Amino acid sequence: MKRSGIGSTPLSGVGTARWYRPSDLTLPEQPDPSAVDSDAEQARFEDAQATARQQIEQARQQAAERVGEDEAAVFEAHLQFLDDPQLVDDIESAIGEGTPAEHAVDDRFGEAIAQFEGMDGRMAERADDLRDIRDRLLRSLLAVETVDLSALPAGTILLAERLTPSDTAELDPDSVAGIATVTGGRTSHAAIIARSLAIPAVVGVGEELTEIEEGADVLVDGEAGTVVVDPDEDERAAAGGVDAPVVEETVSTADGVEIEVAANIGGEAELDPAVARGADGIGLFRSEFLFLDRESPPDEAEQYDAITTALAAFPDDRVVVRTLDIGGDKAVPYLDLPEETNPFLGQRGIRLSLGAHSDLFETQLRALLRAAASEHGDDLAVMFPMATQIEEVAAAIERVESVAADLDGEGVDYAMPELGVMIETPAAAFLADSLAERLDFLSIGTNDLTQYVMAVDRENDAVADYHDPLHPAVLRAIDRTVSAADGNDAWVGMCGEMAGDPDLTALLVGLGLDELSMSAVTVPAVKQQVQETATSAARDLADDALACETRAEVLDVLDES
Ligand SMILES: C=C(OP(=O)(O)O)C(=O)O
Repeated sequence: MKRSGIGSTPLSGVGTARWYRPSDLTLPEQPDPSAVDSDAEQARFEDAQATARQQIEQARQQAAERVGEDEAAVFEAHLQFLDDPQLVDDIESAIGEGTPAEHAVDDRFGEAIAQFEGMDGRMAERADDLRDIRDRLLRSLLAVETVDLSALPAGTILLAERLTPSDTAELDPDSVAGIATVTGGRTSHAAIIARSLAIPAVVGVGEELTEIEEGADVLVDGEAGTVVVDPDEDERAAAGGVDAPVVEETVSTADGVEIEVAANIGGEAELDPAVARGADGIGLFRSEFLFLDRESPPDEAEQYDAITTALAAFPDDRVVVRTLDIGGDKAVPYLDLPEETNPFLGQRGIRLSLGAHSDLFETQLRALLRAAASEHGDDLAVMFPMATQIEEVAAAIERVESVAADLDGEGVDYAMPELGVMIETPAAAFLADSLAERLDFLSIGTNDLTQYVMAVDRENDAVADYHDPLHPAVLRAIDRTVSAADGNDAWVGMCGEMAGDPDLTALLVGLGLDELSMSAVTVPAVKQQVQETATSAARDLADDALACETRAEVLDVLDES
């Protein structure tokens, strides 16, 4: 049985279906108190407490090893809440009066959570801790299995309603043979991370996916965008995957124009695959991924290590680090970002760095400027996300200069990296010439640029058809950006997912991009395309595409090329 979705990582894998259902904690209906065996419920509660205690202790140990004792301290607080005499008393009295253990836990924790939510600042954050402990107890009482995403058995095909970016970042590419999700688009961050980890993925399959049973034999074909249960030999053999020889050197077009083909990464785990696939450096280091899935932000030393590790992996190539781009679909619970109706249009990227989280921006800039003075730091470049105003970019440059002055005053070694900006909003594309005048480079983020030009949520598979960078409006925004860079002696790259589609390489070369940066998995195929492209023909192709008024016409132009 074959189901179709959106092919996201163009690789295929076969394995055993495993459902990830993180939050199915629906309570059974509450029986009459007279029908409840209070002693048995008390014993169930004590067992659940013991299990939770053991899990929290284990989480504490892991956090201490991975991120340090300070971050692990939060679990001490969890242990105290778990044994809080008032809370435990209340739960046990409710059980004694004939309330089943799960209802007693849910009710009493619910009250405590509501109390904390009504308080200010740090106290309100305690509500999250209580939710965490309540959910641990409920999972144990309801026998809801928790799946440890970082320790899945080899050959797992992970099925889920949706995955968050941090869920996906936890996956071990050596054990996960594929991912398929009910919702999600090709440029959602979970899909992007899966691609960076080279995990075959199909997203946006729809409700049909839920019919696949736990333990089924499943093929995920990320090239064709299909999920097949019990695939036969022919289906396995036909499953797609981008396949091209790895070329380590920088490649040139057939007529000698050099194009850098770099990789996008979110963290250290993606460096080796990027090197192995012959990437010419890093065109986008999504530094915000260093901030996800933890209890507090990484400090200057940890960020410095992450940046210098990336520089050392590519000692002769450029490494472009994007400053913190949180907000949108990248939630960071410990930062207490405001709840917003339209988070993609709200406090994101540079807006937060210059506003509510200027402290984090300063720490990050210190780490970056110091890394620029490190052994391989000459090729470090830094870019700002989500800019819409010249004032923002001017303010960001000022911050860089003031951090440099501070480091200077402290006698700390630093150097100035190249500075650039992401072109991912229509405002930035319209202002590209003014931006290029002030900066060393522009990097086009087509995932967001398409989202904002087309007024389409990149996460929403119901409108996924609108999210197509081949729409003439997006192509014209790209063209405008490239011309602005050329006219101002700045280099121009593209780090949105469009750059990684080998079928579009000739078009992008024709549009005049100097650099293309993508999930490492497609680097070899894009390099191959660059080598087979002649720039004169590519320019004609781009001119024809730019003359189109509809996406259908653009597709016809590409088909005919
Ligand atoms: C590269 C981009 O940034 P991100 O996908 O991380 O938002 C983009 O928007 O194209």
